[in-house]
Amino acid sequence: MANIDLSQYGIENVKEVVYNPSYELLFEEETKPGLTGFEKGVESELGAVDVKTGIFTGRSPKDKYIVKDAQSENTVWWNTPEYPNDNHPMSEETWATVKEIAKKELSGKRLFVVDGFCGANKDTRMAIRFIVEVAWQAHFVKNMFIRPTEEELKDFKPDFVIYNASKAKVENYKELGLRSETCVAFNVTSREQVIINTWYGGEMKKGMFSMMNYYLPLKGIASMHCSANTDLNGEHTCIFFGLSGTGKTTLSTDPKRLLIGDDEHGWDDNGVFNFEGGCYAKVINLDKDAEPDIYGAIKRDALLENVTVDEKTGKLDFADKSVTENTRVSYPIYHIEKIVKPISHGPAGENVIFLSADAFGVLPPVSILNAEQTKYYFLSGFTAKLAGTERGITEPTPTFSACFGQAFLELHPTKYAEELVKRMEKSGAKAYLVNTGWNGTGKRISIKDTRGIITAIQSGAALKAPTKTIPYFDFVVPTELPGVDPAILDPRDTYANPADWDAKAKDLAERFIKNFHKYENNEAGKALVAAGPKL
Ligand SMILES: Nc1ncnc2c1ncn2[C@@H]1O[C@H](COP(=O)(O)OP(=O)(O)O)[C@@H](O)[C@H]1O
Ligand SMILES: C=C(OP(=O)(O)O)C(=O)O
Ligand SMILES: [Mn+2]
Repeated sequence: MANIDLSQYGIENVKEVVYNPSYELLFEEETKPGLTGFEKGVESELGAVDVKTGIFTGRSPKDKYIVKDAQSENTVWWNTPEYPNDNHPMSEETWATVKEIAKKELSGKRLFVVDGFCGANKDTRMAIRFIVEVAWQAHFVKNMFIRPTEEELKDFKPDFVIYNASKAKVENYKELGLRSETCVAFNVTSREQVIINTWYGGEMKKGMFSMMNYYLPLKGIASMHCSANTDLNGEHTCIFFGLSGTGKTTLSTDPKRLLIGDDEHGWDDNGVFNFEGGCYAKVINLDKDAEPDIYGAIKRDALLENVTVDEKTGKLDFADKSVTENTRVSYPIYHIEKIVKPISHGPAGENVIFLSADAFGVLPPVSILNAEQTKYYFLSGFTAKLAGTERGITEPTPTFSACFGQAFLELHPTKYAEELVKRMEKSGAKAYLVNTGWNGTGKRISIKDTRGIITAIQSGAALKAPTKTIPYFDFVVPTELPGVDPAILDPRDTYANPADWDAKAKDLAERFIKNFHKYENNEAGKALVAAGPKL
């Protein structure tokens, strides 16, 4: 076992370093008597431990900062009034101060250090080191990232270091010009992340995703907020872009196919590869029969967050959203039976699906996009933010989240579109816009119908089906698909009064047009306007 000297990071008087703990040790640590508050884990009836994360049960994008220095200044896509985003600049002085807060918090403690990889491709992966003081945080990152072999640990040299000081607060935040006591800060030059005053597990995984989103496109590799799977022979890759809660994890976990990964992928000359070594599924109202694979993954070594559990009996209540709607489970990817092994990798994408949870009930459940529409709808990233994954979001809130993951983009959205389109053109991939949200019935489109649609896309049936064209958007939609209720395929049919669809469609078309103006300051952007909705 490596002897990690943390004084190299300015973390002093460390009592003990627990290095890459085993799952057995983590279980003991999380459930040991005497733990209180958010450190305490409760063993559930399914064997997985459940923890609570306090008031931070979703990400804090408003408290996300990137250090502005010579390297980042001209590369990072900064927050501006013209195009607001979550890349808030932080000065090098403030960075020094918040890093000092983290170092102080972690000094003098018994700490956990977890080394892992982000990125399944050896040439472009990042060796990452998490330094945390809470056992379940070590467990979370062990689940989520690629677990190194003993051999790989021997000469492990981190490319990126994460200091999780969730117990600390930025008390002098006003003086520092920050927004609150919470701070999630990145330094792309020193390659470090500091987390202060939030316990949400997702902050650690999405932080590294943001960094892959910075480094990879600069090397000409597509970096994507998507899940991915292949057929059982590992030959035909399908990727599913989508903002949180739109169905990436649910739909990519499919017993008829092999899972590559549920959330973050790269696409290079060799194909599509996962960044992670685990999955992070939403479990609100999780139904054993509807989602048997995700349910089955909830066993010992999986880690539940914010799920209601009876402390005496371990009984779980997946329907309870009293803590948050963003209840979660993280598990190592091998908890799912049908996965690509040993490396989470597949050939170049053939089918590219944009998942959108449309809260307005306007978008068809599936539209076949042409090449120009693909660019337009990817840059637009229209969907709804679902309750819980970001602080302050309590109901489905329509949003345009560029590339279906704006909160994680470190470069301008057009860079991600360029890299994706380059790869799609090379492999001849086709794109589809799939609405996993609402329609005129006022209810969400069923998982069963959406799964039928996905299967029809993957089998090629969607391209052979009879079609019609939907007004305002010029979406080409199939009118019948095997296993899908034909009454939902034209969204107008789901309205008691089709004129209601018309009014909502016009309103949504206007929102698209208005949103797209931010891309119209150059010729390429202007040329795409024709592919968008028209009134
Ligand atoms: N038609 C649908 N397609 C996909 N998911 C749906 C659908 N209807 C409801 N859901 C629910 O929406 C949530 C999707 O979450 P998830 O798959 O974790 O999204 P993501 O991985 O994109 O964050 C799940 O709770 C799922 O049960
Ligand atoms: C973990 C997250 O991702 P997703 O919901 O896309 O799985 C998140 O958005 O906090
Ligand atoms: Mn997911």
